[in-house]
Amino acid sequence: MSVVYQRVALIGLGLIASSMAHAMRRGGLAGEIVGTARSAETRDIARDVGFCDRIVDTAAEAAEGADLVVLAVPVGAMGAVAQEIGPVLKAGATVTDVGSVKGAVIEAVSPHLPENVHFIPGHPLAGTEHSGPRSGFAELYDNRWCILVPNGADEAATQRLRDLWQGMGANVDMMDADHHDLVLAVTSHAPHLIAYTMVGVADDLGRVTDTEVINYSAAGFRDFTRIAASDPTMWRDVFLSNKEATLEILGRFTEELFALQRAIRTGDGDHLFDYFTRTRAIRRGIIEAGQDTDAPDFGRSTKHE
Ligand SMILES: NC(=O)c1ccc[n+]([C@@H]2O[C@H](COP(=O)([O-])OP(=O)(O)OC[C@H]3O[C@@H](n4cnc5c(N)ncnc54)[C@H](O)[C@@H]3O)[C@@H](O)[C@H]2O)c1
Ligand SMILES: O=C(O)C(=O)C[C@]1(C(=O)O)C=C[C@@H](O)C=C1
Repeated sequence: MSVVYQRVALIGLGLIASSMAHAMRRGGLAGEIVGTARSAETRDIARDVGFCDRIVDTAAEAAEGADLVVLAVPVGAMGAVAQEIGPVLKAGATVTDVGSVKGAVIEAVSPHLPENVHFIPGHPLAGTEHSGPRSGFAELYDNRWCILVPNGADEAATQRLRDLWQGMGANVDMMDADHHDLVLAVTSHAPHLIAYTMVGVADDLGRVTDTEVINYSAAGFRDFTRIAASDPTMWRDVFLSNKEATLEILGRFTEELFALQRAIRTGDGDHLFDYFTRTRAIRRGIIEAGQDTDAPDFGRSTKHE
């Protein structure tokens, strides 16, 4: 793989940016990687881990002269970072972000960028419950999706960003911001809220001790606790900035939950069976599409039918 951008600036040095740096190095995709983070402590850790060629103190310093600037801070902080870097951006540079919400980020960032740069928002659909500069790894994006929201941006600039993500191992898809935010409300944002809630319920339940929750948590609940360990700042910002789509999905979720609750109360086994049959088919569709690399052998799970 050859160099896609001569100089890349990473603003925010957490899980997503550090994984990008590791993946860019693995693929030889960047001539130079310059990083910055808000706190001196994070910058020192990033220096220590060594995934950037240079660490500088401010976002403006990092962005100056960069061919690609990646905003990798919480969604609620994107506007302020854009305001800081706007005046120093090189003509023809590309600015992208990795925020989990697109509409709100575009609204917050666009007004601060000069017309002679390409703004191409993005979102890698990959992550873990860990955060910070020590949590990144080169394989994070392998075989995962990255959604770009070019919104009429220059085609050559969009293709170049696509090349970078593909070089980092990802598959790239394009969509508009509203659709992205609705899709992600279903596939990521509402599920996170449900996991946070379920873990909160277990924590509140006086009749079940903490030790019981720890000792007897079966695989499903363990997955919930992993998700519910995700960064509180990041997720506060996601819900506050994807309010409409998340509330729409949670409304539908509550209606379906009430229907299932009623089926349990009235002993309506057919309703439960039909519902679970439908949802099982969705899981199989994901596995058949090769999107779940952790999934157990699919053939084995059909044996008992
Ligand atoms: N973690 C995930 O699973 C995941 C997946 C895809 C996209 N994202 C998105 O990527 C972005 C970064 O997430 P992450 O998981 O790398 O987070 P992280 O917590 O690991 O890192 C965030 C970085 O932003 C900096 N930061 C925090 N608040 C700031 C502020 N107010 N101003 C400037 N800098 C600030 C932190 O110091 C840190 O360097 C977020 O927008 C998130 O929505 C996260
Ligand atoms: O695997 C995880 O820990 C994640 O939650 C990653 C995950 C998701 O799939 O929901 C979380 C937020 C994102 O914006 C993208 C990916």
